Amino acid sequence: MASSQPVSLASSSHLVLSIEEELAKDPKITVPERYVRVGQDPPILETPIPIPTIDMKQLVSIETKDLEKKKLHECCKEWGLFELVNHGVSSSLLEKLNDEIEGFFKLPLEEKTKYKIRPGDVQGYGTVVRSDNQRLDWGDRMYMIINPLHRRKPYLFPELPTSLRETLEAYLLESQRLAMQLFGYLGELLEMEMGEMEDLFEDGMQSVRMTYYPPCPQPELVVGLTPHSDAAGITILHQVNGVEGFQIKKDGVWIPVNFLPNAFVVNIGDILEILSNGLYNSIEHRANVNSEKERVSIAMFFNPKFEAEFGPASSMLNPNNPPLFRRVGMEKYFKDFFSRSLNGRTYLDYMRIKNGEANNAN
Ligand SMILES: O=C(O)CCC(=O)C(=O)O
Ligand SMILES: [Fe+2]
Repeated sequence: MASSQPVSLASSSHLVLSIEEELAKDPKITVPERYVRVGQDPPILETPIPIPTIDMKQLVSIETKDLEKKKLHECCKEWGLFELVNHGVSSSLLEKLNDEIEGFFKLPLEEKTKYKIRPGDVQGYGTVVRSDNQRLDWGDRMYMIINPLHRRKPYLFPELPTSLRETLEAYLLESQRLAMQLFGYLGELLEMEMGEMEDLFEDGMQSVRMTYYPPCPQPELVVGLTPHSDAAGITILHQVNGVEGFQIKKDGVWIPVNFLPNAFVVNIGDILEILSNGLYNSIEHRANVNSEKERVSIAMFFNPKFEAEFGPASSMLNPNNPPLFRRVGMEKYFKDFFSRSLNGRTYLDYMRIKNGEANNAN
């Protein structure tokens, strides 16, 4: 049975609600010290290189599906992300979603404060700060678990403005449909037992992060979202207002990703890397900001059900390919994840079986 214990954090943590609030403290300061990052980023590739595209229509069509599935497999191994086109989510729903999310971030701060992260939790509006010297991201966020329904915090999703809630609910169903289709193909590609992947993710833990990146007077000094890989199975990322800023790290270089019109970016997360025993790549990414335009995004994270335990799939293991990662229950996986700060791919490393450690992944 799923327990509804909240994920608890170090008691020394505190909350920063919004950049608006930070700047209001001292309007003379353009970028408060706590947001400044210097000298830690590898170079950015000057010319963006195209990101592989997966076409949902081709994945389902009898004539093209084999070729498209092969391409999907290669994308997950080589890149750990792809742009998904012809996904079937209507442009009218996406336009409504865009308006509603932008409307949410434009609400007065007192309104958004109703959703602020409560002590010991990670869900809600704002950023949990775990130490005094932690560098902050130039972005305001709202993070919530939205599936299964009994895990929704009563003061978050159910209390959102009605039209935002209804639109998110519709988008949730559409993105679930897409994610389950993709999990089906990925299970086949990893030669998992029939239905094994679907069973793991059916009615799984789904969460959403909406982020508002305000324009920054000195964008080169800050980062919108710290480099990280997603802890999820897959993430469906939608860029709400068409302003670019999403970047991935490939072969040690940051590559800007230009979203194709009407495309989602799908990230392979740590759980898929674990299930595939390292064959798939959970891509490291970050968000940058600019001085003129605000940027808004919504990321839907798809995870196994809370009751599930997972580790490298047995189809990926043999005497020459021993398990690289530990088996773990979802509840513990997330508790451990949220007790740490986002930091590159360090959580995946934490899940790695170390030399000499007992191998319990079978
Ligand atoms: O805003 C973006 O483009 C990236 C969002 C993201 O990576 C996340 O929410 O985990
Ligand atoms: Fe992410």
